[in-house]
Amino acid sequence: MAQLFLFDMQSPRMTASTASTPSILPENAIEVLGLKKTYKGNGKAPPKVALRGVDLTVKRGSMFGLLGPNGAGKSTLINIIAGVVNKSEGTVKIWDRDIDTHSRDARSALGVVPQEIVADVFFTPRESLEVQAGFYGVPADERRSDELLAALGLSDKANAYVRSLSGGMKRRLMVAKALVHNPPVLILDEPTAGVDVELRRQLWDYVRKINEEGVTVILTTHYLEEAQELCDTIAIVNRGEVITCEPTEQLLRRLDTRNVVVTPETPVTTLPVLNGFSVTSRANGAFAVTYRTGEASVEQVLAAVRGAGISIHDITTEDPDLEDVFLALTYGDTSRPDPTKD
Ligand SMILES: Nc1ncnc2c1ncn2[C@@H]1O[C@H](COP(=O)(O)OP(=O)(O)OP(=O)(O)O)[C@@H](O)[C@H]1O
Repeated sequence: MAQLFLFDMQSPRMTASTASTPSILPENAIEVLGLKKTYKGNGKAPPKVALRGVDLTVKRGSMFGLLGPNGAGKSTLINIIAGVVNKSEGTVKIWDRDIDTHSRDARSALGVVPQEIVADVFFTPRESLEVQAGFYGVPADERRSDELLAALGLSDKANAYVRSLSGGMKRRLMVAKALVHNPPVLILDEPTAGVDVELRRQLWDYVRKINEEGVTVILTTHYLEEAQELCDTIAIVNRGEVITCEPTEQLLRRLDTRNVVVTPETPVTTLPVLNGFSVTSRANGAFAVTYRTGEASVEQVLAAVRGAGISIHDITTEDPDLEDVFLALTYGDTSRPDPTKD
């Protein structure tokens, strides 16, 4: 039977258990409602709106991907959930505990692997885990530092100087640290930045394993492929809003977008306005037209380009990246505020 996690009301810590009373487990691991955040300005910098009213539900047991381009608001959202950034408005519940009224319990339900690598240079990896476990009040006989080190491929570095670890090892140590108190919810903020392919695979194998054991996992990434491969549900954040949140398969069916990259006879200096298509500039006066394969064809794109008075020298087609997907999903929504104008 999969290992489930129960909230121990005597102590804020999670206790792993083969629960026979699943009814006490919350339906949702995270519930965010009407979340807004404006960073205060200072001196010359004006206030910055980072979240514009986010509603988000992460089901218990999910492997949840939070995607968005740079500056979309992912880290702000994660940092508010983690209790390291104050929200401006809205409510957040972790494992049914409101972060305002039950902050300690809420935080104990959560393990967070931050984006930046933070290494405790004064401790060995084992000491680092022990200190963290102490911080969460995990009794000595319930600590599992060695188990975590082994699970993350760090056993032979248990007593090494942390500064002798590679970037990938430090990141895995941070995953271990986030798990010392056995939280039922784990957030990984950009976990594969700077991690090589092999280590990335190991990390994902482990994350998949703990997810199968019952831990709800939320990961933020820029990479659609990564989220696609790992996550059962994907939310896309853009300009401080969740523009979609749905099962991965359903989302991918909707992301039927392609790019046609057009090299004109005469390089363009102003992007053409093509009815029904989003257009982005490329080097040397070329441009890319993003279209939905279910709604248009390459021929129709080219006809629109010619209709705008442009003679075509060459074309190539390509799969879109996430930016293009956002453009396609948000295309034509002129009500959406431009974050650069804040
Ligand atoms: N401490 C801060 N003070 C002022 N503005 C901030 C602060 N932190 C973030 N921002 C701004 O808030 C917006 C959202 O940033 P955030 O870091 O949450 O986005 P992100 O999606 O995590 O981006 P990335 O993928 O680059 O980490 C951005 O415009 C950013 O410049």
